[in-house]
Amino acid sequence: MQALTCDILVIGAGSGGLSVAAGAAQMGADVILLEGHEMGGDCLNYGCVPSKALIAAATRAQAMRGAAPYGIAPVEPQVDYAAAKDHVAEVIAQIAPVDSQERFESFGVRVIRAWGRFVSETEVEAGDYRITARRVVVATGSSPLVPPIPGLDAVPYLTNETLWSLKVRPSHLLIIGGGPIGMEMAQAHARLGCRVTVIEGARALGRDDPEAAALVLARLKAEGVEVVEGAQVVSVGAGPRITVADGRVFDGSHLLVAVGRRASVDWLNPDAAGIAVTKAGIKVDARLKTSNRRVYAIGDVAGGMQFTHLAGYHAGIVVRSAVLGLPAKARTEHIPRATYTHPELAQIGLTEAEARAAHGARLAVARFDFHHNDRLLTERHGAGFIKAMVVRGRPVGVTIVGAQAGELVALWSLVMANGLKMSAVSAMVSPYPTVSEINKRVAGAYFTPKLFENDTLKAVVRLIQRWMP
Ligand SMILES: Cc1cc2nc3c(=O)[nH]c(=O)nc-3n(C[C@H](O)[C@H](O)[C@H](O)COP(=O)(O)OP(=O)(O)OC[C@H]3O[C@@H](n4cnc5c(N)ncnc54)[C@H](O)[C@@H]3O)c2cc1C
Ligand SMILES: NC(=O)c1ccc[n+]([C@@H]2O[C@H](COP(=O)([O-])OP(=O)(O)OC[C@H]3O[C@@H](n4cnc5c(N)ncnc54)[C@H](O)[C@@H]3O)[C@@H](O)[C@H]2O)c1
Repeated sequence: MQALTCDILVIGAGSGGLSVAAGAAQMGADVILLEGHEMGGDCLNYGCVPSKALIAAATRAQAMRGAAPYGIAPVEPQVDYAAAKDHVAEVIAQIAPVDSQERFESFGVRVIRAWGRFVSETEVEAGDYRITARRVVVATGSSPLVPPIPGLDAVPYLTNETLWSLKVRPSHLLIIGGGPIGMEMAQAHARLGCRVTVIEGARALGRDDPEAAALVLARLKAEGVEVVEGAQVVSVGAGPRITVADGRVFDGSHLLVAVGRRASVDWLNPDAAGIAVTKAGIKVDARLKTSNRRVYAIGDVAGGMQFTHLAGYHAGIVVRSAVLGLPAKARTEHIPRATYTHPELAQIGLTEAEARAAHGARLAVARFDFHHNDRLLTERHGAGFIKAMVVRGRPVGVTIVGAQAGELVALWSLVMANGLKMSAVSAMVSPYPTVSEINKRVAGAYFTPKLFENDTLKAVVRLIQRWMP
């Protein structure tokens, strides 16, 4: 076994680990990066990139079916499912060089393609190496949770790791779980010509604002997706055949399990390093330090929200702390999330219900409906709304459902990260006609009662007008 030393040891070359390694090495730190599987991690190989590429193929198919209102003869597309998967693979291959071993070696990072395992509080073994580092960053991500449902282990099933290599179009895809993975893949597969049934134990898109989620669900159902809610799966049989708690049975040709994620700590041997782990993942403080003060944990493994942009944000915090020695704490209130169904569903900060519980009567909710946006009307995408939850002039949360919701929510991260007020958003000017006017219009809606339903202001204006030459 060869002994190595470095300033920063990063375990896991996914969204979080790669960002730490690139930042730290380019600032002059001596960095070793471990990856036991594929460079790029979940997002590139099994998550965001393949799912959004498949959604893009499905969007094309749906546009062909829905062309009539634009004066173009609609056609039922001839979907080549295997070719759509080739498109997914091509997109991954196009992005892969950015996350490649060669690129990171060009930054001066020593990349070791092996699983890392703590052997003491300061040492990690990987392949033939024993590595001692000043600081360790655990960025090992998460993997699909496979629940102990009786019978599941005896039937073939898909997860987000195996779905992309399936080349035969499922005639009837059963999906267990109506979260973001389940709903994105349900709509994409329905649009690609599969019959789809989603079986959800509680409420589909249950973490989201119910009114916004209802709009997404109505669209999916209108497109033919069967969504069965309040249906806890209790057993799985051959076929596959799913039985839910009330006795109903669902038969399909393929099964996708999308019931959440579990933090990847199996290889790590965290006990050897005194790293505390809970059911959610590695326990971290606001600085992203684990119970071993020389070890940080970031991204999916750190037990909070699970998004690529969050892993990237965590990486920035750790680079400031572990490389530059600056105090840096992770915040959560300005981290957005978006589900890329059509319509898209985006959230930042508190939902209306959460904001009401937290702020009571101090809360004002401003709303703007997408059907008042001229650009969206030209596109015939007028379904949707934005709601801004505001306390003393500052947004504490924003919900957006509709076309480009994921793009629109980014502005609110700027606003909330910097403690800006609604007046800052209303002061902005968006080009006409753009979808981005929606953000300004919801700020306008916040001020409308203050400006147009204000008797004092009306009296003042009458006075000014009387005296104005
Ligand atoms: C289907 C799907 C769609 C998604 N879509 C989106 C989306 O649209 N937007 C979004 O923001 N997020 C999305 N996500 C979530 C996103 O993929 C994750 O939040 C993100 O990849 C987390 O990054 P990470 O660096 O924490 O972990 P990962 O990207 O999972 O990287 C962890 C890496 O560590 C490696 N590893 C694990 N253990 C060890 C070890 N002991 N030694 C060495 N290497 C190890 C793994 O092999 C892996 O490569 C999606 C997820 C899925 C499953
Ligand atoms: N657009 C995005 O950003 C995006 C897309 C996909 C995934 N992700 C990330 O991946 C994570 C995991 O997504 P997910 O959809 O797998 O998980 P999830 O936890 O969000 O949803 C899983 C759903 O499965 C249901 N469920 C659990 N056990 C069940 C059972 N036995 N029978 C029926 N239903 C059951 C739950 O009630 C829940 O609604 C997300 O939280 C998100 O962080 C993000």
